[in-house]
Amino acid sequence: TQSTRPQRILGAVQQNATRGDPRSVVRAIDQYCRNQEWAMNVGDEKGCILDSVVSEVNPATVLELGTYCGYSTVRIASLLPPHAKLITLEFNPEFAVIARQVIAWAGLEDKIQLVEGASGDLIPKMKEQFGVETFDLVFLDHWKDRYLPDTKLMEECGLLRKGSVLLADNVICPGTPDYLEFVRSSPRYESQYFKSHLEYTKVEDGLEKSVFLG
Ligand SMILES: O=C(NCc1cccc(CNc2ccc3[nH]ncc3c2)c1)c1cc(-c2ccc(F)cc2)cc(O)c1O
Ligand SMILES: [Mg+2]
Repeated sequence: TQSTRPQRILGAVQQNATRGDPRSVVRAIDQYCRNQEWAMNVGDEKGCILDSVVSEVNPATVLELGTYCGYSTVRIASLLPPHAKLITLEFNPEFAVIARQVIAWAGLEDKIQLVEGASGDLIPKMKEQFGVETFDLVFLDHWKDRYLPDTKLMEECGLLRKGSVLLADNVICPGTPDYLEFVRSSPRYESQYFKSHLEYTKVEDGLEKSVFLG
């Protein structure tokens, strides 16, 4: 029977990465997706920008919206201080099955909690069900039309504090025009665009970093 792209990505990790070495997992996925078949990981170029923001924020609590195969999950978690926690939400069960195995291969199960479901349903449950106060960093990489409603929902649920950082992938390609307009025009956010390229291509894309001002 035919394998799926996420299954082939997992295979590349198991063949080329060292168990317990998160950076080798990241490298194996990038090499596979650059040389064999494209996939919607944030990738190596935007990944370096992600790394610099994670290192600057040095977050104790991270929320990732959109796990896919766990590439950015592993990339972020590999930079977190001890005892820091990352919660990642994935709607697609097939992606979740693969991501759990990629996270395990990286040896990062203790830092990462993968929750299956839709952001709109899970965000209101964050405090009671997952014992979260506020998030220091949110990485948005799920359905692009959910970035804005979920940001408003996080505000309403009191999950953002003065200084919380939102980092959004794909603000140019595929694009998140309503989200971009909102965070760039709202007095409650200080936004900055990091110009880059769509993963593994020469097409323009970028990350938008937005600090919640409270
Ligand atoms: O669309 C994208 N990613 C999101 C996505 C996509 C599919 C499925 C899911 C299912 N996961 C999911 C859904 C809803 C959810 N709610 N809460 C959690 C949660 C999780 C998520 C994307 C596309 C391109 C792209 C494609 C083609 C092209 F030509 C150029 C660019 C590049 C990217 O970097 C991208 O990130
Ligand atoms: Mg993306």
